Amino acid sequence: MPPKSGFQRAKNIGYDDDDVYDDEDYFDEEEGGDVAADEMSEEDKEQMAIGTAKVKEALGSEYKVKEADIQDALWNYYYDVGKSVTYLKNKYTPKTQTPAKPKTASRFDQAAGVADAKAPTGTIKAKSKPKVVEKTDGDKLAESVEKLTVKVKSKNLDVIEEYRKSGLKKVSSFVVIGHVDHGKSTLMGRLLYDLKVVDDRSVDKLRQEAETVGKSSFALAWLMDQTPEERSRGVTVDIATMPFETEKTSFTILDAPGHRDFIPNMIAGVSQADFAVLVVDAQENSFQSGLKGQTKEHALIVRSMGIQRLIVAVNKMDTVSWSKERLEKVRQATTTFFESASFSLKNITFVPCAGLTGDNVVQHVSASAADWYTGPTLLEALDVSEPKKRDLERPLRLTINDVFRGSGQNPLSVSGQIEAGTCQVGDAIVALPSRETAVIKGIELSDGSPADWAVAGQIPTLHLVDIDPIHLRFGDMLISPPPAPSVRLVKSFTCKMLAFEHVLPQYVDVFRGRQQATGLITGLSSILNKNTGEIVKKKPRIVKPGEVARIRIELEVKGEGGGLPLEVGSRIVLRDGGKTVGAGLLESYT
Ligand SMILES: Nc1nc2c(ncn2[C@@H]2O[C@H](COP(=O)(O)OP(=O)(O)OP(=O)(O)O)[C@@H](O)[C@H]2O)c(=O)[nH]1
Repeated sequence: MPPKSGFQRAKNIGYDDDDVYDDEDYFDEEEGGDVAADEMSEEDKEQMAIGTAKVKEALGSEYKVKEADIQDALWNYYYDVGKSVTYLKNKYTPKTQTPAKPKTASRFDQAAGVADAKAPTGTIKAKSKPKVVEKTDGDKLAESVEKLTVKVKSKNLDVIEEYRKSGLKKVSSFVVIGHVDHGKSTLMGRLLYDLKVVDDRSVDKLRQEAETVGKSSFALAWLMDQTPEERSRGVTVDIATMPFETEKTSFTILDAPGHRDFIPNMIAGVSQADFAVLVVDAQENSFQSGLKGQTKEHALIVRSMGIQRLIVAVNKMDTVSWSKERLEKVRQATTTFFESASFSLKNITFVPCAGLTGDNVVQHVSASAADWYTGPTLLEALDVSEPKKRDLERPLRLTINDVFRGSGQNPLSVSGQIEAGTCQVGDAIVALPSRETAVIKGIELSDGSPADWAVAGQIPTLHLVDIDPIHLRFGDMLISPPPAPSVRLVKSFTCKMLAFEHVLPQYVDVFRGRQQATGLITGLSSILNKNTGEIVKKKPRIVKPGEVARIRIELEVKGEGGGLPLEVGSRIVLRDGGKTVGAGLLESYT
């Protein structure tokens, strides 16, 4: 900190081939030159002033945070108020028990510091020339990798072997889904609180803050909903991630927004998850509105994105006096639907609980009205849920969930889940869709600890060098460079789609995680048998809700480098006018 003139925000920047950047600006920080605030652009100054006020408001009087730290955080997170608040709260809140290894240095510098220390012969040559890469030519991309001017010493580890030897705990991510207000954030807040991932003091503070604004029942939810917008509206807007550990597993919670306006964010969460916790309100009226609303839509999305394991947390059981009949009614009302959505009932566990009181979340329920219940707590059900099979042998596939700039040694960092493959410090990577190359200078795991390598399933932060931030946005992919097989930017494809609504040849928004493009369904080839995949009808005029169809989609893309990075087997979601119309699996592309 503070900001440098000419250094652009990475998020939400449209980029094209003509984008140029000043590599001197980019590498100045390597040489230790902090630039004074009066060198900030007018736009930066304005954003900083607005952001500082918002962060102060969100932190309230309880947190005595220095203004310089607020501005550092805003700068690092590209003026993202929510992330800055989360970071500062974590930094300024003493924890009774960290969920994992304690941090010893700043989140931004630690990993690279270790990488540097462990790689004494590493040379970081500042001032690289911008790389000009032919956008479609794999050979040129390989050449570009060879010419990377920033060299980071690689230990050339056999990462898969290292992983096997490491005895690391199982790594598992789950997405928390369900209709708005059914209690997802409260339930996760309770889980973290009872696992002592957060301490009494922090929760007391949140209680006081929540009471001040007349929302006392939201105190636990605020552990997950951290932005002012989320708190004032009382709804989750973006995916909140939070790590915690049990004896067997390192978990990451992906708390998804329940509101229909934020379904694209929810899709991004699902694409990173191994399994899902579907939260349903046990109360009849709320339960019924959920069935008409996002309870079914969310369950369909997770299933069609490949998730098989579902924990149905039947929440707010305190409001129905822990009635066994109520649980059975919820079970009956949802089971037929789950079967029709191709869930296998053996993969579904119903867990009655109350996030607000904590009953049957971490501790078994104490109310005598619940004597009839002998099943698992939510935590026990989580612990027996197996993560998806990881494909470590494949080339790297990582979807960027966050881009932020660090200070000093780490000018630019990204985080996201490794979907396949492995990476290590010193590896070259290719960013898609920009097709720009970069080098991994440091790796930080989700618990904040530095590492030499990371593997599929983990959600690391990678500190990158030799790339300009304008080439990295959330939703983009990082992949292994040639000769590893690349990921094509696909413009037209055939997919097997489960329809949620009536589907005709029509325009749709196509989502791959956070990436989105407008597409036209140009052909309905056939209706398929859901179980066998056999064609039951050729060239239908319409696909009805619940039917599985093979359809063809042309994306509307501008220019050469356009398209979505898709592979055979990629999961996509189709939306139209704020509704999810279908979701499916890519079968082939041209
Ligand atoms: N009685 C009771 N109320 C609960 C329980 N869990 C949550 N609530 C209340 O339900 C309301 C909504 O809770 P949230 O956790 O914000 O719900 P959500 O599903 O995360 O909502 P979105 O983030 O908007 O999708 C709050 O007032 C909570 O206090 C529970 O177990 N029992």
